Formats: sequence, C-alpha cells, structure tokens
Amino acid sequence: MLKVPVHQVAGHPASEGQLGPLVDESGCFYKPLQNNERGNTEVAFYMSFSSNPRVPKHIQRFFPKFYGTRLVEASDGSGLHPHLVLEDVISNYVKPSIMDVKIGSRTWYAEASEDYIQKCFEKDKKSSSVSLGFRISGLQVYRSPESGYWKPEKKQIQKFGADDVSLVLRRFVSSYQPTESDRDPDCAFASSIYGGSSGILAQLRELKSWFEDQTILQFYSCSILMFYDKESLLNGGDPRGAVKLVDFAHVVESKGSIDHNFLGGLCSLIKFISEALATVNECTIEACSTD
Ligand SMILES: O=P(O)(O)O[C@@H]1[C@@H](OP(=O)(O)O)[C@H](OP(=O)(O)O)[C@H](O)[C@H](OP(=O)(O)O)[C@H]1OP(=O)(O)O
Ligand SMILES: Nc1ncnc2c1ncn2[C@@H]1O[C@H](COP(=O)(O)OP(=O)(O)O)[C@@H](O)[C@H]1O
Repeated sequence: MLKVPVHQVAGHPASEGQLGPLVDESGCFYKPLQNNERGNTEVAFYMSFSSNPRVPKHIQRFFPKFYGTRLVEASDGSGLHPHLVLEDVISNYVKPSIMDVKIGSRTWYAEASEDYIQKCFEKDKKSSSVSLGFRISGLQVYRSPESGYWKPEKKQIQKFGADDVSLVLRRFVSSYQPTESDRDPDCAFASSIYGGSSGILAQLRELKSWFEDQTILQFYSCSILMFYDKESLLNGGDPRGAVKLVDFAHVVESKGSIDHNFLGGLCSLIKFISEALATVNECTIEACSTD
C-alpha cells in the first residue's frame, strides 16, 4: 500500500490532483517521473551512477539506493505513472529533523531553455543561492511530544539571508525550550549531530574531497538532505546524523571540469556548520574557565 510521505520537506508534494512522491512500508520512496526531459535525466543519472566503477563505494553511500523504475498509481489520481523506486532514506527514523539544502550559487545550466534559465536566475538572486552558494529549500525540526515539529512555510524559507541560515543551522541542533528566546538557540546537540568522526560535518568533508576531484558530472539544482533522529538522541541512543544527495533532474555531463558550482556551495555550507559547532566549543571552554 503506497502512502504520501509524512516527512517530505521540499519539492512537489503529493496531494489530490497533484503528482508527488509516495512511500511504501518496506522502505521505498517512489518519485514520479516528471513529464519532460527531467524525468528521463533523473532515470539516466541513477542507472549510470549506481553502477559507475569510477564512483567509490564510500561515495555511493551518500546517494539513495536505486531499485529501478515501476508503473504505480499516481498520487494525482491520473492512473498508472512511471516512478523511480529509491531507498526511503528517512524510513527508519522515528522523529526525524530534516533539512533540504539546494547546493550551488547557480541552479541553471547553459543547455536549459531561456524561460527556465530566467526563472532560476530570479530565484537564485532572491534567495541566498547567489550570496552564499546554497539555499535552504525546506526543513522540519522535531521539538517535543507537545509541540511537534517546527516546519516553516516555503515563503518564509525563501527569504532566508545569511543571518537566518546561520540561526536555522543552530536551531536544527538545539533543544527546545519554549520559555527561552527563539533567537538564542542552545546548540545542545551540535557536537553529537554535526561533530565527531562520523557526524554530519565529517560526512560533508568526505563528500567535498570527492567533489574536488570528480569531473564526471555537474550537479545543478541538486540538494543535500541532512537529517537525524531526535527520538534516539533523547533516549540516549545514536541519532544517526546523515547526509544524502537527492534530486538529479538537472544533472549534466561535465566534460572534464570540476563542478565548481557545487563545490563552492558545499564549502560554504561546511563553513556555516563549522561556525555553529565552534559556538558550542567556545561555550564549553568558557564554562570550563569559570569553574
Ligand atoms: O515550481 P516551483 O517554483 O516551486 O519550483 C520548484 C522548486 O521549488 P523552489 O521554489 O525553488 O523551492 C523545487 O525546488 P525544491 O526541490 O523545493 O528545492 C525544484 O527545483 C523544482 O524543480 P525540479 O522538480 O527539481 O525540476 C521546481 O519546479 P519547477 O517549477 O522548475 O517545475
Ligand atoms: N530518497 C528519499 N528518501 C526520503 N525522502 C526523500 C528522498 N528523496 C527526496 N525526498 C524528500 O522529498 C523532497 C523533494 O525531493 P526532490 O527529489 O527534490 O523532489 P522535486 O524534484 O519535487 O524537487 C526532499 O526535500 C525530501 O524531503
């Protein structure tokens, strides 16, 4: 039985009359093929990438597993429609906090249509893409059983500037205290989520070192999904902070160049997350020196 995913944070959501992704109970994510070149581009990407011997195993793990394509009933009620069958990377998370970060100061590529380029150009300029090299496309942060998730509106997210991005990246890893100022998050979980040898920052750096070398593809308009399980964290378990790349509808062949657009955005995201982590380390040092 296919259902609408509960934890989708960006992109086109499924609803009556609207085509969007579906999930099943065995951990698969069904992404409908878009009715234009985008659908074919994404299928071609997964088919070649998942079996490309030039992509090391430790890098493949940053991409959802690909199980082929399948005709399933579309969410918009239009009947059978081809879908990509992917690993649902969120399926084992109980209370996931998730952030979708679209990487690159430029989401368009020269081969695209004039209209598409113009639309992307405007969105890149109005959002933080041009200024920071990335923009937050969507997010949800689990707060508590009483308050549920903080999931700001798309319109609000699109206006995020550098200060908002910095604040949100700190709020993403903070405990929820309704009485405290929302503008002063405590970053209580920054070390466990962002830090450590297998935390989100380490994973982003591993990805960065591959992007410093790879000249296979240019990942336009692709997102980094960062997530962890707050439930596990609060119960003293492993929060399983993870990084996955999603959305390959605008990936083009690289013809031998480094993907500077993606690499630059990734470096900038790493800088912002390192700063969030440094805030905590500074607080810890201050606390120690006043003891
Ligand atoms: O329709 P819009 O304006 O919401 O744009 C979609 C984007 O939303 P945004 O406003 O940038 O957050 C949307 O971005 P997110 O996935 O939400 O980051 C996609 O870029 C989508 O294009 P595609 O499915 O990747 O080919 C975009 O869809 P297209 O309009 O390009 O089909
Ligand atoms: N493999 C996946 N597993 C779980 N959730 C996913 C997966 N791929 C995408 N998502 C969710 O769907 C959202 C939109 O995905 P995306 O591929 O960007 O779609 P679109 O092409 O509509 O923009 C992401 O922000 C994320 O919340």
